[in-house]
Amino acid sequence: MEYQRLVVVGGGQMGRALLCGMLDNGVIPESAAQVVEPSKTSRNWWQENRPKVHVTEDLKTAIPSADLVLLAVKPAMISKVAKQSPNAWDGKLVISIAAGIRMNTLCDLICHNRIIRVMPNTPCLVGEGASAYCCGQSVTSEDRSWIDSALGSVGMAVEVDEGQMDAVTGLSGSGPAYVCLMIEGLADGGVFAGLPRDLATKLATQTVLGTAKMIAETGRHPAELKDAVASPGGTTIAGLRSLEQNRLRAGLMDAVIASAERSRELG
Ligand SMILES: NC(=O)C1=CN([C@@H]2O[C@H](COP(=O)(O)OP(=O)(O)OC[C@H]3O[C@@H](n4cnc5c(N)ncnc54)[C@H](O)[C@@H]3O)[C@@H](O)[C@H]2O)C=CC1
Ligand SMILES: O=C(O)[C@@H]1CCC=N1
Repeated sequence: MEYQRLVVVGGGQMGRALLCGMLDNGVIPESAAQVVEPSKTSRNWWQENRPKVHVTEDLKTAIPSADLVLLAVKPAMISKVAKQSPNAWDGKLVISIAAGIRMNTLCDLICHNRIIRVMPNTPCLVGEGASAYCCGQSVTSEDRSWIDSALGSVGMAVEVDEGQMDAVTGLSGSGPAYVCLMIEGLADGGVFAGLPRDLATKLATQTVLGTAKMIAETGRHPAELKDAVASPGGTTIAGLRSLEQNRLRAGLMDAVIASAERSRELG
């Protein structure tokens, strides 16, 4: 389906990652995109980086011109945004990326259920995102294919049941932060062992990138690939022992569960 105009409400981190990815991949032309953004700093970013995208502070005039609206504001702002422009949402596909905000709540706010809830993540910015989405009752098959290809243009996209959205948020939504911490920790270890900081960060980053690619491309189980690195009596098994003593895997599980619980609370 050819949508005429997309309005992104909230041109911050995720609004930028998603819209810029869609523009770069030809999902929509710049002339068909509009951003509603109250922050002057953020509006300046758009004007400097995407001068052809119309940027405004005025939600009330922007929404009527849209065929689809991407809500990319913080969860606490969703209700305010919806109420700021009552009756303006009729006939529009509304996409929300707000963590924890349920389909029922969104339906009550915008008074229809042609809504798609999406949980993307920051690697969308470099075309390597992991997004999950679930659809409200009035979402059409054309809406579904549009969101699938729009999210697919910035990484992988998968449709899930709404009941799985909190778990997705805990895992892939928040996950980039956990991986950044891991890369930071690996680099710190390298620095402690004598490497210069730049080199340690480069090696740590490439190790995570290469390992993720190897798992994705071979389809082999992470445990099998881990075993292939650890020689009997060698260096890796000494490192693995230390990670087990420090509960790395349990710590990662706890992080995902804590984030999923927080997402549940936000709803
Ligand atoms: N940051 C992340 O990794 C992820 C964030 N999300 C969700 O994305 C949403 C946005 O998060 P971020 O981009 O990280 O936040 P952000 O703070 O970078 O962007 C939010 C933007 O909304 C703007 N804004 C505030 N009030 C507004 C209003 N009334 N009308 C229009 N714009 C308004 C702010 O000025 C800001 O630029 C949140 O709901 C979050 O749960 C989802 C997945 C990942
Ligand atoms: O921390 C947050 O609330 C957002 C949602 C998922 C990732 N960042």
